[in-house]
Amino acid sequence: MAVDLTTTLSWKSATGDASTMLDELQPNILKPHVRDHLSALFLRFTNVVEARVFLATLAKQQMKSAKQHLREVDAFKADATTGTPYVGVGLTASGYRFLGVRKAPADPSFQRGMRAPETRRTLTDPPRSTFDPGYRDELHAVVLVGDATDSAMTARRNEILALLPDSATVLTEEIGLGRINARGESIEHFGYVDGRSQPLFLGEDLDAEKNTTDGINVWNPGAPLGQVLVPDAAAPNPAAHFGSYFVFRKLEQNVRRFKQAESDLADTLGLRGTDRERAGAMIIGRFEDGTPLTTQREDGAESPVSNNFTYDSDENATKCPYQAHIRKTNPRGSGGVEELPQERQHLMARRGVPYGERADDPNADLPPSARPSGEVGLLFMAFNASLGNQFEFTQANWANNPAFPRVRTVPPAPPVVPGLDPVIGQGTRTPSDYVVDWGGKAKQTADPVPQAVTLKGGDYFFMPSLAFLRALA
Ligand code: HEM
Ligand SMILES: [Mn+2]
Repeated sequence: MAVDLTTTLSWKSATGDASTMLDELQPNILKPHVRDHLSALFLRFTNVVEARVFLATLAKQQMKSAKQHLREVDAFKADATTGTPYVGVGLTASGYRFLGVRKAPADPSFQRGMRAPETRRTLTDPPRSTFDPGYRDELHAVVLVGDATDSAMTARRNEILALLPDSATVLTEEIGLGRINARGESIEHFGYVDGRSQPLFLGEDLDAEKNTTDGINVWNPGAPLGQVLVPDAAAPNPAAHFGSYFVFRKLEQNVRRFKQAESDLADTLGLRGTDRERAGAMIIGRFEDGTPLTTQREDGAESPVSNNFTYDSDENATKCPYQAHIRKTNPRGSGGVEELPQERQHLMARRGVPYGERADDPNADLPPSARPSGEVGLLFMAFNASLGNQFEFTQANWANNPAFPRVRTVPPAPPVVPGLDPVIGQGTRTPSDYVVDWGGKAKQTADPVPQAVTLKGGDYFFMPSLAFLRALA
């Protein structure tokens, strides 16, 4: 039976093509793989035969399937048996051309690539000349190696480097390093819980969300397989062999500038005492501990933090501003432009991990001057079925678009222009409105939050099926 892409999949009872799909799919797509220690190796080949042998050997000797990953997660839950490292492989469009593969993935954004002038214009990206040196030349492939410990990750990384032929060059390597807060939840460098809200593709994960967290009756995170999987046209059997488009963006975070902006916004609004924490929450849409601002005036939500919310009871943004990062990037039905089913299709599977080390505790009460101003950030990674309708749409039509969400006003009331996403918006920033008291009426206009996230490199990849990789040599 054909893989049903229109709904979620219960992997334990999968049969036929769906079962084959899981045997031949790379891990970390349908469900996040632990990657608190990550190496991302960016490669350029010069010898077609050696490149093909290298990729096929990786698939045969170093890579596990999505199904094996899911089994390992169960074994870990049952008796703490540790799993094996994640090894993922992606190819750029120029990588496909170099390898001489016919029927390369057809997504037009993928074919153009992240470095094309048209893509740069769409995303308002900075020029490539400002990127880290390793990203200025054309890339062919990425190899991701991830695990829970540095030793396991590094050992596997070294095995893979030993397989690399001399005809291939590592143009650059990024090292991801997961961080956690006092409650053990993953955070990014500004100090906020990250990775909580995700589309869920597996029936088992949706059941767990329903039965063991705050539920799914208000916001249902379930998403159809077709939102992340695409048939691997170049594989032996595209009906059962699938892959996914992978976005990689190295986003440097100027933590000092961001923390200063939080403090300046609190001053502008006259926030005092613990209520000053609400300034940052109005930028992100959640407090540092993950508490959604639309549901609570202060932090302190349970762990795992809630995700079962929408903005339905916050139509006028008197709790969470329209421009808050999570409201811009997932309006949960309140975007005002599309119906919910269409609006939901823009969501992608985020798989990022922070990078860079620092001495200060991101959640400590310290002056901005004690914060790093560079060298730390987020290795933003996400899986998509359509780059144009997911990653690019989110960045361009939502985050960079000052008029999103579309807010209906009745004349003579002036039009509402929410402004750019204060975290990731690229483009000219204009002032935004913020409510002074949580749930109150009075709003105040504040200077734009300065841009504290800068793109330093990245590319679009396709992560093909294992069957495709094995067949390369
Ligand atoms: C350094 C850059 C970034 C930082 C610091 C950041 C931070 C965060 C935080 C703290 C959350 C809340 C945690 C959660 O709900 O899971 C979040 C959620 C999210 N972010 Fe980002 N993010 C960054 C880049 C991006 C980019 C580049 C995109 C897409 C273009 C993006 C899209 C999203 C989405 C879709 C959500 C989930 C919103 C929801 O479902 O409610 N983020 N981000
Ligand atoms: Mn704080």
